[in-house]
Amino acid sequence: MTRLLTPDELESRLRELGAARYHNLHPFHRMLHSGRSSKAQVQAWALNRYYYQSMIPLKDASLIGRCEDPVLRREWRRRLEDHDGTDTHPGGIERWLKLTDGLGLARELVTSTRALLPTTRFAVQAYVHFVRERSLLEAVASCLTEMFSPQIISERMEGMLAHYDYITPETLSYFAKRPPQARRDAHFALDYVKRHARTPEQQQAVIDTLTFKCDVLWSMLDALHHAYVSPGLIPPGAFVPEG
Ligand SMILES: O=C(O)c1cc(C(=O)O)c2c(n1)C(=O)C(=O)c1cc(C(=O)O)[nH]c1-2
Repeated sequence: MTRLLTPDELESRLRELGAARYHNLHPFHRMLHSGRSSKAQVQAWALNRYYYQSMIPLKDASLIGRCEDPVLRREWRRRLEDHDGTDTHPGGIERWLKLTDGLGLARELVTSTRALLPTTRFAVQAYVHFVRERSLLEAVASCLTEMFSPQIISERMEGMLAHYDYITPETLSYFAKRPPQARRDAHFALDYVKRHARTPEQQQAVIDTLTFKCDVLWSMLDALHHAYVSPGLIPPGAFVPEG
């Protein structure tokens, strides 16, 4: 059996895992960020990622729904506002739609989710079910990919603004707001798992959770690559670019 790690050793293991498996390493992202994607590929990415964005509040609400600690509930509640917005502030989902609008995708096509790749739907639903069904520790740990997202978001904004003339700061407004929220959320979750994973089994569960979550994100990009880059096999019913 593996020994109990110190909290800092656990953090190092998580960071090593992210360095090896986070979706910044995926060839589809490398294309997207370096200006090598066609507009059709950018559209397919934004349309599919919309589903991830739209389901995040459901997984966050399910975590709140079974959490007995009011401090954790209050912390987590902010995430719902970040994505859903308030009466006076639009949330992240609304800002994601500025991206799909800017790419010329009809709102109904995006929000109906009828043109998703099947793998996008399966991967995102696997994430939602994981958070519903696993322990609270694993549910919290499943957002730890956010430790690595500020870096990829800044690479993405810089790359997309530099390389695609149809991308503007307005269409990328989702990403401008996200890094400070991600840093706050990741910091909270990392501190939580370092304090609450107190046995080797619990620490292994946290590590396995981060692996699972990296796999969710990776498989979404694999599906995009397979359908829209190579070999270019678009599943029946999925988004077909115009022209
Ligand atoms: O653009 C990205 O690469 C990226 C990655 C991730 C992530 O690592 O899960 C999230 C987001 N963005 C994001 O925008 C977001 O709202 C978000 C919420 C969560 C989560 O697991 O609760 N991850 C992510």
